Amino acid sequence: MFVGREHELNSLNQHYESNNYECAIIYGRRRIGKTELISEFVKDKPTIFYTATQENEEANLTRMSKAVLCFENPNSLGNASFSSFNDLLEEIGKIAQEKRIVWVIDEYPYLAESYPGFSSLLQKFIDRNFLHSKLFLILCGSSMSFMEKQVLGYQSPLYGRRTMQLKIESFNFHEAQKMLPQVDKQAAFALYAISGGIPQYLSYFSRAKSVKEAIIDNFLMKDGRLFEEPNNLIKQELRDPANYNSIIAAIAQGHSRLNEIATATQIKATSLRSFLSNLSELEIIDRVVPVTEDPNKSKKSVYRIRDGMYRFWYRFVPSRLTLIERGMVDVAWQGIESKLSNFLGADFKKLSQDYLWEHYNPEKTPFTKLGNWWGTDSRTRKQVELDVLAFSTDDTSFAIFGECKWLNEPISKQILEKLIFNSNIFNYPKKYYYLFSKTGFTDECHKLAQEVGCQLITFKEM
Ligand SMILES: Nc1ncnc2c1ncn2[C@@H]1O[C@H](COP(=O)(O)OP(=O)(O)OP(=O)(O)O)[C@@H](O)[C@H]1O
Repeated sequence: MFVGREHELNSLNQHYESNNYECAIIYGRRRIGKTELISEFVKDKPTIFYTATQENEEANLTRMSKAVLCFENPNSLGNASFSSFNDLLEEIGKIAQEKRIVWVIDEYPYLAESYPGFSSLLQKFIDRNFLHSKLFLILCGSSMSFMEKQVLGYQSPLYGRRTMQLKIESFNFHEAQKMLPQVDKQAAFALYAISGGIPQYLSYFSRAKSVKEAIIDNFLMKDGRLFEEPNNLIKQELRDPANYNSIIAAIAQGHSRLNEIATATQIKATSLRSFLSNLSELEIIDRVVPVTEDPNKSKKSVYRIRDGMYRFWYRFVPSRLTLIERGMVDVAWQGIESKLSNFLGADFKKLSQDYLWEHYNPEKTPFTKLGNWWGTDSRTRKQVELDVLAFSTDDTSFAIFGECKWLNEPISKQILEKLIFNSNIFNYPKKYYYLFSKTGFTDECHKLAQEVGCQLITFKEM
């Protein structure tokens, strides 16, 4: 069953209807669903679909020729091939003069690697020939830095030749839930968090009857499909996997500041910055600052693991490797179960923030910034953290304060009192309060919430 991607499909279809030259650049993390989206888009359209491989130029030319020749004559079986990419592009041009066709090159970075002149050749054909044809070209790739710099970037021969670009993002919770109809909402949330919303990982979980079964089968068995996944992805995307591995492991263990990561990994701060920047580009980690600060100037930045699958893996798998090697999966599972609630706290915070964006009311609460905040309360000199702080950047009249708890007991009124106390660090004349809870709220909390106008939201409503 194909899930979501309505916006992307609408956008692709609108461009398709132009009947003119179009070039869509589609990119995003591995396993995010790029090919699936393209297949859904082209399923009722005349298409030449080519997936490049990490082979040499010759092999890519032969296989791409086959794709073109099969499109022209589906019964052609022979070994015929174009003698050059130039001839092949001429042929595509001829076909596209006559009729609307989609030409997909999936894994484009592999082709550009095997034949570095391809982008320039393609640019020449676009300018001279394809621009006046009915060609709908799709270039797709998962190497984010390659697609962003070498295809979309200013220095690329293809710069300015695209008519649309789509960066494919992970699923939100509601989309993920559609892939997990066999489990209840709480279990679906846990699996969503662990998958990072990545469709392929969700598909691995889609037959599991419980969170335990999904985790054991995929992460805690030597032949589990996610047991080696982070290592494989890092090896594919980055040179020097050992250093990257140590950095992610250090962040997973709670070392979040630059100097803490440097100490934990013994990597010099100067090299560390470049490693961290590469991991941020791949969206494996995030550099975050309190929502009130300018990210370019703030000295309070911390690093967090952004990708849910990596966060889960580095938190729970390395410390259990011996047990996994010995096949002691039940023992390996023990300890994860009791820590899972705590692990899901960060994801519940994100879900609560998404809830506020989804229920954004421009008349009542026109906030433009929303995020976490941390800092020192000058009244008590204590460190304070706010799960949610939202405000408008061009208006100082109000702010929204929120606290999120993924706990098995109802939230007590003390949590709301603390939130109100902490909100007084800030001088907004009007303050709105939100509490988000996995299981609900005590009667006393309900009473106080009514008095101060605090919205109480339980997970089942989200
Ligand atoms: N929209 C979707 N609805 C349902 N399942 C999906 C969707 N997108 C992806 N999937 C699942 O995720 C798997 C991986 O998707 P896909 O191959 O399209 O990813 P990709 O981004 O092209 O990956 P890679 O870069 O690793 O080649 C699919 O085989 C399918 O099981």
